[in-house]
Amino acid sequence: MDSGKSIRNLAVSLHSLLGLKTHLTSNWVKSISDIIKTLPSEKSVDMQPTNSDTDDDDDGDGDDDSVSKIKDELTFLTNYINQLNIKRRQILHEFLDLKGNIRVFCRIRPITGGENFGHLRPVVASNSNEVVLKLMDNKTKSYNFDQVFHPGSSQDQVFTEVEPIIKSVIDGYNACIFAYGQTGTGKTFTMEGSADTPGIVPRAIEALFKQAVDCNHAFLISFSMLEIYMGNLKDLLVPKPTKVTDPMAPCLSIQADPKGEIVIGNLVAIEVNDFNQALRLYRLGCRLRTTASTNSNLTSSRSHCMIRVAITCFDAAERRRETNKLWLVDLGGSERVLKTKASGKRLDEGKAINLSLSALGDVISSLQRKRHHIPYRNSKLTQVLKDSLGDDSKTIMLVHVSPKEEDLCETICSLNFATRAKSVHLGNEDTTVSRQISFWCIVLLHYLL
Ligand SMILES: Nc1ncnc2c1ncn2[C@@H]1O[C@H](COP(=O)(O)OP(=O)(O)OP(=O)(O)O)[C@@H](O)[C@H]1O
Repeated sequence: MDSGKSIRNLAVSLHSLLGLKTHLTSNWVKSISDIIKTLPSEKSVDMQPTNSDTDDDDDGDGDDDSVSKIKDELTFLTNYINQLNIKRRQILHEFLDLKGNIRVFCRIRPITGGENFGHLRPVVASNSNEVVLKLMDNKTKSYNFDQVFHPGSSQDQVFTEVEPIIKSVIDGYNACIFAYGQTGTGKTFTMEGSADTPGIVPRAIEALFKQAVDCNHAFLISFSMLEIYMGNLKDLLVPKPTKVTDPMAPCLSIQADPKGEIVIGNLVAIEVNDFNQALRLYRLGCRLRTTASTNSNLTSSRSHCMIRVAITCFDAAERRRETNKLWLVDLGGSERVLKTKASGKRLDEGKAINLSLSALGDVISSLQRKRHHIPYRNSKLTQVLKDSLGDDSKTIMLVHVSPKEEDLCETICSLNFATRAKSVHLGNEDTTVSRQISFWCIVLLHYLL
């Protein structure tokens, strides 16, 4: 057989496959590179005798072996590419679904130990998109969301629905995932989780690192964590001073850079090389969060906790930005001050949380109505999230509700808030960028299907 020609052709095939490398793993590329390294150079191939008269039988067998090895590898790679294409198609579908929209999920907290079942008229999730509230006189009220997680839903199920947004982050979009809801309804459980059942934050960071490796570009990832407590920003990676002589942490400030990207002055951003480094920082930050016991929750978060993962990539022209960010936000719980009977500091904290949540509602409502003026400036929360809530960003809101009848008023408020958010259309269809995206989506679909 003409082994020289075969080897040359294989090398060409391998090189052309490398042209598709954008979505291939680094292992894939490494194995390709290793194969190519083992190929004889074109010159040496040309010089090899091609007829069977050669008296060096060992060399011939060696070539045959390496050709069949490469063929096997090619078959494997072709199958692998096919699998990737299926995945890519799925992602594309989700991308189109996500494009220009805020997605709203609802999670219903399960009844936890010690709660009275007796006179419950529970909130019911009738299917995966609808929440039905049972009201007086056999009346019901239903709400539709992109996804509804009933009380038995696992952290895994929640994350599976959230995960596609991580791909958008790798593609260069700013993204924001936030947990909203009445105090004690499970926001921290969803975002942080526990050691056995990790929540969205650890899972999202892990997925981000994995996808960054898989997409075969060099990324620089940095981690920051802050809380907004009583209207002030506090860096959660800077320990509180314990002695009077300890230096005070510098104040954090919110500015916009010339491109309109939000910059938080003095916020510590630590470069992390792997998931475990990021997780250690996250745990450190969680310990510094302001929590307190309230009538509704033994460890109530008294602030908005915000995790920012910034991703920079210098060598990927197809990304939308060089640096973009993923915000993971555990909002403070909305509460009816009369009901919680909070007083003193707890009352002030509750009021500050309610004020900023209402500012968030106003921003969302203005986005929904496509107003020219969006009142981002009315709270620190909306100022910080300004470039991750508007056009050209991806948002997931997880609204949390209680299953208890006594919380029905708060549940209705939360579901109304979430319903308003659901109809926000964040994309501006007329922008050139949007048109280009649509064009490339069509081209890609054509290519993939
Ligand atoms: N899906 C769930 N499965 C099991 N336990 C849950 C779930 N959701 C919430 N819980 C439990 O309910 C309690 C209150 O939850 P959590 O502290 O997460 O509420 P929260 O909304 O963050 O409250 P706050 O706004 O006051 O901080 C916790 O003990 C938590 O473990």
